[in-house]
Amino acid sequence: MTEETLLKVENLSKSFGGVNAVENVSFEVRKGEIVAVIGPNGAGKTTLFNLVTGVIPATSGKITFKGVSIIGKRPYQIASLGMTRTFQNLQVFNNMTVIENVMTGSHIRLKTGILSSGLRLPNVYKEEKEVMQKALQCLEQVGIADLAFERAETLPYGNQRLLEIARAVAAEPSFILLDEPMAGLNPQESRNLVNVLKNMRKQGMTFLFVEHDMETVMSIADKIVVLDYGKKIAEGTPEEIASNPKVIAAYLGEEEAI
Ligand SMILES: Nc1ncnc2c1ncn2[C@@H]1O[C@H](COP(=O)(O)OP(=O)(O)OP(=O)(O)O)[C@@H](O)[C@H]1O
Repeated sequence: MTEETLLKVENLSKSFGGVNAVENVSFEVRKGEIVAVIGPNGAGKTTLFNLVTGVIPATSGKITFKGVSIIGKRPYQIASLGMTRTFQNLQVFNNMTVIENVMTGSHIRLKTGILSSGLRLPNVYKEEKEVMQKALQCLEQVGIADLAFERAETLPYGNQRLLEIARAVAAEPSFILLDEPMAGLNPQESRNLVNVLKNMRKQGMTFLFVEHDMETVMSIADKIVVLDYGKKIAEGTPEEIASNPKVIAAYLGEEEAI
């Protein structure tokens, strides 16, 4: 693992009226790391994700990605720097095939114009082929290339989640944010996804993820950031977090032990 910092969050705050959803939070994600954000309900995890991806503006603080300040940037500008995300609820285009879904995530913009597309000139085929091959590689990465030409809606839930990740990969990001990737998956699907993410990390991908499933968090995270009432109450390895009295108290407060 390199020591290169990819994401740096410094004294980040966001308030909604009187509610401090995120308060003075700082942490770093280094290249090749899998960092988990955990915390009881309402702790500020989703708000933190929305701040980092530019969906909502911060009240104060700094966010730097690859050494560039992304405060005030629009989501598409941040995405163009190599950051992509998946959402808590599946966002799959049901009527498209699996591969078509992935192709929509491709950063390769078709250069051929309307006229040449209409006439089906050779360049159009070449570009389409390129995008398709790239999409197939992304599906291979998550292990569902054999389902490329199935309609997306026919896939079981766990495979639809993998499809979303393949589509995120199609944008060729260096950093992927996953919002509760294990939600709705059965234990076998969860284990499979853990392996997929570990393999992607081996190939150099960096992840920040929000997750309630502690077994997953403990088995995959290099580092865990714990939020409670908007504040960071702990940061450390899974072992450090599991034995941290503040963390245990925060979770016991909502009658949910980790
Ligand atoms: N748009 C908003 N307007 C007002 N308050 C908000 C808004 N978004 C979030 N909040 C408040 O900010 C706090 C943090 O919410 P957030 O959704 O970020 O928590 P969370 O950790 O993601 O929770 P969960 O685990 O339940 O998804 C909560 O008190 C919530 O009610």
